[in-house]
Amino acid sequence: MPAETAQQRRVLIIDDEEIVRDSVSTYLEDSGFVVYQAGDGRDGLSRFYEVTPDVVLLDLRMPRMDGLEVLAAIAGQLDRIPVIVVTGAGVLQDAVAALRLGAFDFVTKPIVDMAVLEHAIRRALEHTRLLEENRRYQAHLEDEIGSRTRDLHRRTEELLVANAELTKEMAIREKTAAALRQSEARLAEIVSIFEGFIYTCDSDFCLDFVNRKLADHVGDDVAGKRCHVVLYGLDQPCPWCRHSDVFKGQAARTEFYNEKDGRWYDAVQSPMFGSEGQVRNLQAVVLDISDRKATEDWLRQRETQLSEKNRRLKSSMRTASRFGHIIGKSRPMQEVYENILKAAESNAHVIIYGQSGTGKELVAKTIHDLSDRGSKNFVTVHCGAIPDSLIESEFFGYRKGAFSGADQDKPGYLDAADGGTLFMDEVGELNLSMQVKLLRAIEGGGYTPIGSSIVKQADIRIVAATNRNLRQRLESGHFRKDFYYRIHILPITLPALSSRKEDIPLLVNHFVSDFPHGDKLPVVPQRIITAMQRYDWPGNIRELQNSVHRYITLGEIDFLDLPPTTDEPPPAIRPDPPPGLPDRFDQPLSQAVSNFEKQYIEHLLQENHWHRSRVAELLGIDRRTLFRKMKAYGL
Ligand SMILES: Nc1ncnc2c1ncn2[C@@H]1O[C@H](COP(=O)(O)OP(=O)(O)OP(=O)(O)O)[C@@H](O)[C@H]1O
Repeated sequence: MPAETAQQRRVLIIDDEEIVRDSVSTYLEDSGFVVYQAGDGRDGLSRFYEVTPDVVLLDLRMPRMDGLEVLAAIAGQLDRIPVIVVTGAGVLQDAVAALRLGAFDFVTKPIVDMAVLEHAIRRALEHTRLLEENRRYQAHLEDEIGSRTRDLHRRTEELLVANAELTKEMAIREKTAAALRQSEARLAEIVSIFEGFIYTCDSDFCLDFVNRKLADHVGDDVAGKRCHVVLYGLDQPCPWCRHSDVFKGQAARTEFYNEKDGRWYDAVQSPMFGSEGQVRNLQAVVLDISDRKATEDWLRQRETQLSEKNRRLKSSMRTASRFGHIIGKSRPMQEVYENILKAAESNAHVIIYGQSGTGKELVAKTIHDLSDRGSKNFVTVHCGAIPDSLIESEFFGYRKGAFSGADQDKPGYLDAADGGTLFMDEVGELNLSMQVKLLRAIEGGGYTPIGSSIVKQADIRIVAATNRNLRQRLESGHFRKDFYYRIHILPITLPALSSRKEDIPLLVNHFVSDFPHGDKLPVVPQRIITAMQRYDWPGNIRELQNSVHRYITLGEIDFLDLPPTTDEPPPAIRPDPPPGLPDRFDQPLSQAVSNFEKQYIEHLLQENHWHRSRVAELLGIDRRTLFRKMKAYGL
């Protein structure tokens, strides 16, 4: 294989004439070519694939495989490896056939002028170079076009996406703008048909907008004029105007009377903010509320009239000598009646002070009956009679299973008194922990039945009563200050019977006529009444009531100091204790024991001027037990 350099061109000569091959080879090698040879078509073909020449000189007439066959075999390579057919001058049609098959050129044998051949070779090489260059350029061009086309596609894609986004956004904007236009139109319509006045003004009170209604009122030409001048005929800003608050960013509402037209208005002034959050303008919406005001005035007057009427009605229960079931015409009782009326009209808690038997419960019930709560429950609690261990369950109730024996839910006093009145007799006896819980309940914090986790609420009015000095209980720490001040809102003090003895005849008559068939009984003699008026009645009206009942049933009274009389037989006076045995032996033992117990307790109470602590001590029982028994026996 000949040695070659990178710049050297390679020529393959396929020719069966050795002499031609050698002479051409010699010439071409001298001209700088590298030459390869093959003696027939078949060898030539294999050399072709072996050396991949730059140009082929191909004889057409050769043994084994002629030049046309070789051309046909390498037809696919002819655009890169040009073939110059070397043929005899007599077979030019072969040369034409070879050119048709893709040969680049032909030279005729014998080759007379090697320079012609070299020229043909160099032309072929130049042609191939140009072709190659062209191919490369084309490839580069295609690459370029491809990349630009891809670029273009990408940008087109991007544009399409951007376009779609834009279209979407435009559609949204269009929709928003349409909605805005619609709501603006609606707002404008509302503003135009709004019955009140709407205007806006700047920080110098200069108007820049008024609605139709206001324009009809003050004229169209108001822009730049001061609102207080145009609207209200004032030189100075209106006294009710909250202009400075509004320009600090706060809305304000005011009702005012306009002297100019003699009407009442309700004005809502609010700030209108600029794009940077600063208050730009004041907007005022002003409604004529004169009709509403007139109605309110009418209602207020009517309420006053009604409450006056109500008061008169309630007072009509009151005669010179009684107030409902309460008997008495004395001065102190007149004051009590006034206080009862006041308490009935209010919803505040009440505390009634008075000695035992002065009628505290009766007064409490009267207040309840006359109050708005009259149709609801009046629940009486004798605070002194409830053992501490039961007090919470009694007040708040309990759930089934809360403790042994709680076999069903039980409501407490608060449940029963919801909407009505809770009368707390002997409130001074209430323990401190219960005071706290009750205070919470009446202040809206609710209460929880034992065994439950649900906090309940009850709307309760407390009317408390006591015959003890609550201030002393406060100082000794037995009564909580907060609870005291909560219930000590409307205090009522009931006079002792000894301080209103002029009421005794009325009371006696009342108790007689209240007795079964009392209207058929003879009038109580004056001397007994006089005697009764001399007595001090430490047990107060309860004691008087019991004495009258005993007088009616037994024909005797049981207090000392009865003056002698001539015109009437004196009633049997029985200062002695009751006999040890009853005068009847026809009743069951339990009844007889009860009767005895009642008489025994009553006697001790009378003897000790109804001092219950002392009586409890004498009986060897605690105060609570005594209270319970007195209640049970109606003492
Ligand atoms: N002014 C009165 N008119 C008619 N009855 C009265 C009057 N005051 C009291 N009573 C009667 O006297 C009895 C005792 O009254 P009440 O129970 O209201 O007294 P109290 O002050 O609550 O007694 P205590 O402090 O012992 O509970 C009741 O039967 C009551 O009806």
